[in-house]
This record gives sequence, C-alpha cells and structure tokens, in this order.
Amino acid sequence: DSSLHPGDPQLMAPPSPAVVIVGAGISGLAAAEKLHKHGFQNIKILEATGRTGGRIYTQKYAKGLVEIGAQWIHGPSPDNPIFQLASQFGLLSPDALLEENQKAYGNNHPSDMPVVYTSSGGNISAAALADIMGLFITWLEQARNFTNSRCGPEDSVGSFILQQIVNSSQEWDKELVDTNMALLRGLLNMECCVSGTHSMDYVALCPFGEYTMLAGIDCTFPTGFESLVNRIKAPLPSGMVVLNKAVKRIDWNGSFQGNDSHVYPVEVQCEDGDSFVADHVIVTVPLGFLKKQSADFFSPELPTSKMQAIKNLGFGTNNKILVEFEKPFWDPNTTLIQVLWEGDSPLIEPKEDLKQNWIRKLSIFVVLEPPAQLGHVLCGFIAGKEAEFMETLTYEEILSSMTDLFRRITGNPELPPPVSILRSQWYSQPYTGGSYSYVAVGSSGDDLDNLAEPLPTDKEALKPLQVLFGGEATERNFYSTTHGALISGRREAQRLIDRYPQLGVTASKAKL
Ligand SMILES: Cc1cc2nc3c(=O)[nH]c(=O)nc-3n(C[C@H](O)[C@H](O)[C@H](O)COP(=O)(O)OP(=O)(O)OC[C@H]3O[C@@H](n4cnc5c(N)ncnc54)[C@H](O)[C@@H]3O)c2cc1C
Repeated sequence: DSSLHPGDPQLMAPPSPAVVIVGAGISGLAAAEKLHKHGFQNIKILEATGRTGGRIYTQKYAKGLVEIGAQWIHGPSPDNPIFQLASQFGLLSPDALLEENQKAYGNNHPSDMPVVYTSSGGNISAAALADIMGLFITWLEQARNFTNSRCGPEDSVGSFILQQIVNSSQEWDKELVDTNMALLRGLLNMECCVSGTHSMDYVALCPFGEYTMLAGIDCTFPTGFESLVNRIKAPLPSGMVVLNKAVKRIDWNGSFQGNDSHVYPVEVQCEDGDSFVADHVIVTVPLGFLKKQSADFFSPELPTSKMQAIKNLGFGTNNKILVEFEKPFWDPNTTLIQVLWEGDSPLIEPKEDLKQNWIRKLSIFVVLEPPAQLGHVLCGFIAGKEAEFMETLTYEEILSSMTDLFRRITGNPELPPPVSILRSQWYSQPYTGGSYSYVAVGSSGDDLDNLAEPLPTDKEALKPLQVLFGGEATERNFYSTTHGALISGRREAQRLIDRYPQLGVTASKAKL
C-alpha cells in the first residue's frame, strides 16, 4: 500500500514559518491571502491604525459612499489584477465590464472634456480648451517616450513641458495667450494630482514612461473600493489581522528565542511594548512613513543603497475636497469642472503666501456619480504644499473658501453655500505621510527595484528573506496605484512560497 496514512512523515505539516506582515493595506492583505492559500499557517498582520485598507478608504457621505483615498481602477482590463478580482467578485457595474471599455485607452486621466469656469465668473469656448488640451496631452506623451532615448538625470517633466509651452506660444494669437497660459497652469496642477507631487519640476523625465498604462477606461466601485478589500481579507482566519498595533522597530539578523524551542532571526517591536518573533517580515508601510522613520525603524540599519532609494524617490500629497450641494449649479451633462485662475501661468512662480493663495492650486473638480444615489457632490483635487497647508485649516475655513470660490466662478454672489464638505488629510496621517510615490528628479526606476530587494542582500545567507518589502512604492511599472500595491504583496508572498515548496504540497495533500 503506497498511499499516505495519517501520521506519515510526508503528511505531517512541516513547522509553518512565522511570517509577520507590517501594514494591512491592500499590499499586506494580498500577501497574507496568497500565503494563507498556499498553506502558511503562522501569519500575523500588524496594522497601526484601527482599520484595514490603508489608502483605500470608503466613507459614508452625502446620500451615499465616497472614496477618501483610491477612487478608480486605473486601466480596468484583464491585465489588471484589481480588475480581475473586482469582476470575479461581481463588484463592478455592467458598463465597466463592457469589452469596448476594456480595450479603450484612458491614460489614467478623466476621459471627458472639462467645462471651464473662470475665476471672474466667465467661461471659455470648448474649441479653445480642446486646442490646449490636445497640445498638453501630446507633450505628456512625448515626455513618456524619453524612456529609451537620452536625457539628462536632472531633467524634469515640468521643464520639458515648459519648453514646449514657450515654443508653442510663439504661434498663438496675442489675445489668447493669457487664457492659454492660465489653462495650462490648471492642467499642470491637475498633473501634479495624478503624479502626487508639488510640482512637475520634481518629476524625473527619463523614467517617466516606465510607469505602465493599462488599457481600459477608469471605473469605480459602486459599493466602494473598500468592498474589494473586504473580499480579499474574508478568507483570513480571525485574529490574523491585529489592529491598533503600530510597529516601532524591526530587529533582524539576530537570534530571538520564541515561546517554542525555535530561535528566530527577526523580532518585531511594537509601540505598545508587544513583540513578535518571526522567520520573515513583509514590510508594506508607505514610502512616506519610511522617509520619516527608516533610520530608527530597522536594526541593524538598512543598507546605504536602500536608504538612498528611500531618500531619493518622491512621495507627495494629493488631497480631495468633497463638496455637497443642495442643488447643482452645473449642467447635468457636466462630468468635470476646471477652474481657470485668471493671471496664473506656468511661466510665473506661484505666490509663496499659502494662506492667501492655497486655493489657486485647486483647478479640477470631478462630478461624482450617480447623483440620484449620492446627491450633488463635487470632488476637488489639490496636490503639493497647498494640499498640505489645506490640511491645517478648520472645517469652517474650508467651507468659507469653497463658498467664495463657487460664488466667484459662477458669478452668483447669492449661490447658497455647500451643504457640507469632507476633505482628506493624507499628509498628516502619521502612518502614511502623504499620498503616493513618484520617481523624482535625482532618482530612477532602479530605486523602486532597490526598495523591493529583500534582506539580507547576501544570497548565500544562512537565514535568507528575513525582511521583505512590499507596497506600491516597490513596483517599478505600477507604483502609486492599487494594482501596483496588490502585485507587490503577491510578489513577496511568492518569494516565500518558492522558499518553502514543500508547504504548498502538504497543504494540498492534506485537503485530499
Ligand atoms: C487621495 C488618493 C487617491 C488615490 N487614487 C487612486 C486611484 O484612483 N486608483 C489607484 O489605483 N490608486 C489610487 N491611490 C493610490 C492607492 O491608494 C495606493 O497606491 C494603495 O492603496 C497603496 O496600498 P499599500 O498597501 O501599498 O499601502 P497602504 O494602503 O498605505 O497600506 C499600508 C498600511 O501600513 C500601515 N502602517 C504604516 N506604518 C505602520 C507601522 N509602523 N506599523 C503598522 N502598520 C503601519 C498603514 O496604516 C497602512 O494601513 C490613491 C491614493 C490616495 C491617497
């Protein structure tokens, strides 16, 4: 009888390695889900805050749900694992599942033309806007094509676009120059939101095209992005995710006695004095957190090249200001509103006084859908230092600024104030420190790869893969996105699965 019997050594599960995952965003949860499915039994996810999801954060607002963090599936098509999961779980609307939607290219930008309102209550023609939009999109595409050609390490996307603006403006009608310049300033402000940066001058030109756009017109989750997080974590045993458990330091390359007879190479120290021994730790904390804490977060310290990568890569702030109106002032067909700030221009440095001028960085509002279920809600986007300053203002101050703004652009001093507002404050979140990463001037895609390298770096180390790194900032082609974060978590889980091939075999045999 060659079949296996209970108690046979081959059926006895080998001791499951102890894995600690730091952070219960989509990266950490995806890593846990994959490891769990492959038979890893000893997993703990330590999360600093009182909730899972991290930068995926759905909240009740107005009459429905809004996203404080991630909003769209960027590139919803079969190559996007977020799209795969969302369709598998039945979380998308029929429109998003249409094949033609999956094949079209939206380039991670809202695909509709905005309606432009000027800061003195005027408007501008759709034709004038279309011309400038067309130029801007072409320049962005050209900026992406630098990847394989030569450009200097100090060149930025902002300086490249500025050069194109200067060249192109020679051919503009004199009376259009001011409007065109103000429109372009607004488009650059919007681009800062897309890249999560204060200025496109901070974004490196050469690696700009390494970020990969997937096919598909961006879509949202009718039941909230967090419904996807909830589905991913559903199979995990209760107790695996430990909330309100902030990690203070990761001691690695050591010998730590566990409660069993085993000696572990890693010990994770928490803010509240708790500690967890582990064979492997997957760190998925945001780059914004690492930028502030990496010097004290690891003992021994990270290798110099990793510290450099953390320092060099960009991590900026993109915030939202949600504004609810009793009645819309916009036309029912409007999906996007651009505010044109008269007098602004890409050739003029924005004024330093943030208290007076922060609001001029706010150039784009998305009309949230569907109004029948949600109410009349605009979602404004603002990036950089102005977005960080906005976080310090009170509710009343922002409400009053929004009331003034909408009265100005509609030219109606009697426009009723918004019913309510809700804003994100990603920069002040101690465990996030901003919104998402970008490849800054002075860094390159190699820094993203470097961040993803596990420790110890010595491939022959007796105890390999002690500290692994996930999170959106570790995905060279998909950083700053939810799919990048998901891919990174699965990638790190796969490293451990490859290290313990026997574990998966035993897990599937035990199920027979
Ligand atoms: C305003 C905004 C809009 C966005 N829009 C989109 C979008 O439309 N589409 C898209 O695809 N992406 C979007 N993104 C980006 C997307 O949300 C992120 O890339 C993704 O959610 C990151 O997942 P993550 O798991 O890497 O990190 P996170 O979600 O940040 O998870 C990391 C977790 O680690 C925890 N943590 C940190 N420090 C510690 C510690 N010391 N101990 C324990 N836990 C710790 C944090 O609390 C957090 O829960 C947006 C982000 C923001 C902020």
